Amino acid sequence: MLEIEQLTASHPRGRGRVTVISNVTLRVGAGEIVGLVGESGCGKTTLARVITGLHRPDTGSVRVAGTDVHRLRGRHLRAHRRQVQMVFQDPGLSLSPRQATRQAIAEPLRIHRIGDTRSRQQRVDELLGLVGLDPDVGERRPRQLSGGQQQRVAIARALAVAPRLLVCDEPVTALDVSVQAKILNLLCDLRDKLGLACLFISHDLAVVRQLADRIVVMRDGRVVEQGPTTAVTTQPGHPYTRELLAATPTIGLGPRDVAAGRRSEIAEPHSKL
Ligand SMILES: Nc1ncnc2c1ncn2[C@@H]1O[C@H](COP(=O)(O)OP(=O)(O)OP(=O)(O)O)[C@@H](O)[C@H]1O
Repeated sequence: MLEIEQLTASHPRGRGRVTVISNVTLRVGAGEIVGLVGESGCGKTTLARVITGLHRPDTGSVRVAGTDVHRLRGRHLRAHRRQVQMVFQDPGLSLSPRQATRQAIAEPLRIHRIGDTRSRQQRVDELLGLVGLDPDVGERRPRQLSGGQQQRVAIARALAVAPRLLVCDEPVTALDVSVQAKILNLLCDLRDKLGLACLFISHDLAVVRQLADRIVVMRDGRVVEQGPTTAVTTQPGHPYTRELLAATPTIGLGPRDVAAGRRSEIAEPHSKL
């Protein structure tokens, strides 16, 4: 679903530019969750912006479902943006304080001119159910929702236009640990139900290992290691991965346990969302 080849990207600094992503190659298959992990400033968000078409790379390519994103213009680029949706760290910032949940979820449908008013409302009902929110949440504004509920709304909004790839940039970093587990379980469910491809970006290997099928480790804009989660976390090949693991508490379950349906045991919640 996502194929990144030899990607290099930079930002302006002073009179020149500084390279923040160097020769990154990675893939995310349909129905696969790939965790991208690395410390703050290693280029994770820049990579997410390149994937969504918001930041132009210097060299290399990004293909989504076989289409080279950075060759697209105009309506083709807008259609691409439908296929790739993002979920951000702070749902409080990504949702408008003035919009009730229903309006927030329906907005992308309106912008992309999908359906009429009635079919959009039906779709909103469906999406509320899909992300585990009660119908009455539809009438509330963000400040009347918990952080976990807000992130569920942000996920429903991202799913509204039926994307093929979800890019989640630190989606649980701002949430309590008990709420984090529920959101991670939700993303696993969505992968299973919708066959969604997901690039899950985090600085936290303890979080990533709980849901990713594969892990990509980035340092200073380069991929230093990538492979199946079990291999990367039990037999890390790069000293930096070993450093990250040494700093990681052994919490939660691995992807096999998740696949075996024991999700509710992933540090599941002590508090209701
Ligand atoms: N708009 C920008 N202009 C100039 N430099 C930028 C810009 N955005 C990011 N950078 C720089 O690019 C580098 C990578 O930043 P990026 O946000 O991609 O990393 P990150 O791994 O997502 O970090 P964090 O987890 O802290 O957000 C950093 O050195 C940052 O200062």
